[in-house]
Order: sequence, then structure tokens, then C-alpha cells
Amino acid sequence: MSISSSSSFFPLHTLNEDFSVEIQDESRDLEHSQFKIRYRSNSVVSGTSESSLNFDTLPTIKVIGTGGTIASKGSSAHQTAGYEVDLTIEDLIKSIPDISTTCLLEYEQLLNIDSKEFGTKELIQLYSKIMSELPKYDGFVITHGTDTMEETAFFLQLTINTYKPIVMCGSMRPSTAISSDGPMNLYQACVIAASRESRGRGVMVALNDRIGSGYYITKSNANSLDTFKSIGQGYVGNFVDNEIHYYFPPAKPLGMTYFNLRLPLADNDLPSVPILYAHQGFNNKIIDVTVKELEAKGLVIATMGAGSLADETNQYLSDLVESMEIPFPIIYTKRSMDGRVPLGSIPKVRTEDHTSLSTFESAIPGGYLNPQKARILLQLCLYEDYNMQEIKKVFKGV
Ligand SMILES: NC(=O)C[C@H](N)C(=O)O
Repeated sequence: MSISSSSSFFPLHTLNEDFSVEIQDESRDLEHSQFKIRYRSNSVVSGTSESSLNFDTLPTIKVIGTGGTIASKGSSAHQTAGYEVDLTIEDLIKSIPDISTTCLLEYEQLLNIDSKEFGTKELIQLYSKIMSELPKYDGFVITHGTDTMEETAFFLQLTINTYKPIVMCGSMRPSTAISSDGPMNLYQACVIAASRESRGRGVMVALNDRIGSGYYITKSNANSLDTFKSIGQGYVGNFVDNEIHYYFPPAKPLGMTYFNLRLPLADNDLPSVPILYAHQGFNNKIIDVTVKELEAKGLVIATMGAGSLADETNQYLSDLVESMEIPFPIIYTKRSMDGRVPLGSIPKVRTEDHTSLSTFESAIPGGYLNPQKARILLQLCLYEDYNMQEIKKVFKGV
């Protein structure tokens, strides 16, 4: 028997003349290394010098249905708004061509809702389902509404540390519309999840022939099929004529923090972190009301540029934090879809004795993250009881 490897990790050993064992490393992540073993017969059979005993099987992909437009029906072929979630995951699977030569599909209806109804409870439900079935499947496809798909993708990316592909898909047109995009998106997502090339790439979003990183991607257009974008970071690949093309080797976002959820969550929820949207003539009183009424443990502000808020608003926030007994992180994000809020944008505010100006210590730049993703990241930091310095460190990487 001999052992060989597809990478340089494993040396070749001969143990027996009749069998060789090929060990292929599936993941080089040292903490979570994975590999596959193939047996090969070296014995001479019917005049052939080598016969392969190939125990390879097709990947098994789990498709989890959660609803969205992809599972919706309208009352006419031209209706593309105001429709209802009406189809099951079984209906959706029936709408795609047979892919039994690519992978084995199993499916389950976990939820069947518009993605506007998603909250922490639904995120945890989806997280728990994937975590409990992670050892059983080679990849996952999640059908989901597009409105909040980026939030679910971001949450799963931060909480599930796996080399197995998790591919999210949905559609912009309901199933009943002319040229509905659902079946093609679902088909492509299944093929992507079944591909070896998709491993080690984290959570991905597959729509309209494009493959994006769930960490960076955002919905850019409320109506059009080509809606998911991450302008600064780009797509990770695309899908053309039944071929997947990745532009880069497997990678996950730099500076990303993983969080280990321990369930059930205290109060069955993550800490309260509201988002406020800044604008000309912003009334600071909304800050007070929001923080008090929602028992906020932190705040995300969609600032007007790369961290810009009126001087009065910065001072108002600083005075509010001074009056609180607990540290209160405030993430400065941007209204603009692209670009980042850098450290240099963090404002100076008057000191408690009002004699000089100093850096507003509770204000943290949100980097490239949009408000909705920054909210999830801050919720996870607060869930972990990170102090202000630790939270700043987490956000330094984004
Ligand atoms: N295109 C869609 O899926 C939008 C839908 N309202 C949803 O997010 O569930």
C-alpha cells in the first residue's frame, strides 16, 4: 500500500503493493484542516496494469428555502411588484433542470417569508440549521429575499467558519413574471455550491451570472436584475455557459473577525444597535429618543460623507455618551454605497470642562461597511462583551 498526496503536505509512503491511498487536502486552514482519502488498487486485473477503485461520490448539497421574491407569485406575467410569497422550496427545485450528474440535492423549507421580516430570531434559526448539518453536506444553498440578503450573508460569514461553500441566491422577478430570473439563479447557486473551486471562499451571493462576496456585496438597485454590487472590491467570479470562472484563488476578507455563538442567546436576541440616517437639518433629538426607547447598547450612524456630521451633532453625541454609565460605541458609517470612513474622519469634541477639543473616543470609523453590516458587527462585538478598545480593533480591520 502506498500513500500519496495532491499537495506537498503528505510524503509518499509504501505500505502494501496492492493498494495506494491518495490523500488530498481540502483545506489548508491549520486549525480546521480537512482532507479526502481515495483508495486505488495497484493489482493487475485481466491484463490491465492498474484498475482504479474509485470511491468518489458526487457532492451532496443542502438547499434551504427561506422565501423572498424567488418564491413568489404575481397575478399576471408583467407584475413585478406587490406579489406574495407563495411557492415552496420543492416548487423551486422542480423549476430547475436535472443536475443529478453534478450533485445530489436535498432540500428543506426552513422559513417562507419576505426578507423584510428577517431579524435576529430568523438569523439564529438559519445559523443553527447550517451548523447542525455542516458535517453532513458538502455545501449549502440558501434561497432568500434580496432586500436583506446582504445582512444574512454578512452574519453567516462572521459566525460560520467553514471551508464548505455557502451560496445565497434569490431573484428580482417573481416566478410568474416574463423572464423570471429565479430558476437560473437557483441553478447556478447549486452548481457553484457543488464545485470544488468554491471551497474556502466563505459565504457567496449568486445572482444574474455574478458571484459576489457575502461580506462586501450590497443591493444597489431596488428593481433591476443586476442589483448586487461591491464596487470597490468587485465580484469574485461569474457564471457563463454552465462554467464557473473565479477571478482569484480562494480567499476570505482580510481583517475579518469570527464570532463563536453560544446558543441560546441571552434574551433570545443580540444587543440593541439602532441605525440613524443623517441628512441636512438633522434633528439631534432623534438620537435621545432612539437610544432611550430602544435601550440601545451602541449606535450606527449613516453619516453624510466619509464620517461627516454637523459639529452640533458630534457634540450632542459626545455629551450623551458622557452622561451614560456604560461605554457606548458609535459607529460612523457612510450613506454612500462605495468608499470608506477612515480614522482621520473621527471628530474632535469639547472636553467635559469645555476648555479644549479632544478626539471623540466613543466614535469608531466603520471602514468600508455600510450601516446595516456595521450594525451586525457591533451587535456581535457587544454580544461578546468586548470593551471599547477591542471593538475598535475589530472595526480597524473592516
Ligand atoms: N427581490 C426580492 O426578493 C425582494 C423581496 N421583497 C424580499 O426581499 O423578500
